[in-house]
Amino acid sequence: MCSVVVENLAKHYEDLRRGRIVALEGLSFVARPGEVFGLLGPNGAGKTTTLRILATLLRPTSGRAVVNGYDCLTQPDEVRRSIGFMSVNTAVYDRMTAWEMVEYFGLLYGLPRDVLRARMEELFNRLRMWEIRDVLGAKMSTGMKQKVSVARALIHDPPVLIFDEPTAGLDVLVARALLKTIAELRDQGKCVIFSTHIMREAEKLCDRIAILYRGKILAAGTLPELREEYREHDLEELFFRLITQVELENGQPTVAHQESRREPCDRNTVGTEHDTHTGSPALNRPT
Ligand SMILES: Nc1ncnc2c1ncn2[C@@H]1O[C@H](COP(=O)(O)OP(=O)(O)OP(=O)(O)O)[C@@H](O)[C@H]1O
Repeated sequence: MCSVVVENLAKHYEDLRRGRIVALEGLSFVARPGEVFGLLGPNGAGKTTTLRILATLLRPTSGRAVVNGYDCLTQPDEVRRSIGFMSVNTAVYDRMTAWEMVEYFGLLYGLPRDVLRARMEELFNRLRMWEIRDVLGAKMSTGMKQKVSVARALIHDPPVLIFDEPTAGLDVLVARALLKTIAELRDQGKCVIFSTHIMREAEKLCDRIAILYRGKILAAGTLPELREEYREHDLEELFFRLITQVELENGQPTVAHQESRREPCDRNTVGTEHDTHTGSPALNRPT
């Protein structure tokens, strides 16, 4: 049984300045219960677009996405009840405490009071949130906010969890704790879709990885399968080889070329921003 089925998904944006942007082109994959499915790609690859379509926040231009048996276009309410979505932009309200925020979302999902109370206590225990129970959003550190966002995504105990670069901006300790929580959720049978541009995260956490670049999946499989297929042990080398090949085919300056003009970069990231989690600079955004 598959928790998430993506078939031939395409998404075009009409951008006033840049014209038509093809963000996704013929994307297909499936993800099952009890696995972390990783979307690994640099900035602009189409990760957020994919996850926002799965979360019913965006309509695809064509193709189909099914979550927990529900079609994202025609059954959006059922899809929303089936997922927990968390990204670095998930809002934490300044004037609510941690407890109030999680409770608020539980009520929005229609949980009865007694069920909600039990669920909140379980989550506050699991995520070690009791010490921030009465802290206002405005007074929270990034790590505290992240915990609230995770609790908010889990409050209705959904079978599918979608994490869009959840460790962005977190220090290494908070990021590790979050990855551990995600692994535990997977072990409990949740289907987790996880996007990242950090190689080490993908290697450590993901049961299967899809390498996404310019809206297309260049390769997908378990890490051992990818290593075997491309005869390359190092995920970063494998990643660069795939991307360089696409750029050569498109007649564009290769990523490797751009890289050679930069400072040596950390071997664990591909992206634009300075990554606070690994402290590593990364590559230029593809244009
Ligand atoms: N609302 C929008 N209007 C126009 N173009 C967009 C819009 N949202 C995304 N894009 C473009 O679509 C492409 C894919 O973007 P997307 O945000 O999905 O990638 P990503 O892999 O999540 O990257 P990042 O790591 O930077 O978030 C990029 O070229 C981006 O500029």
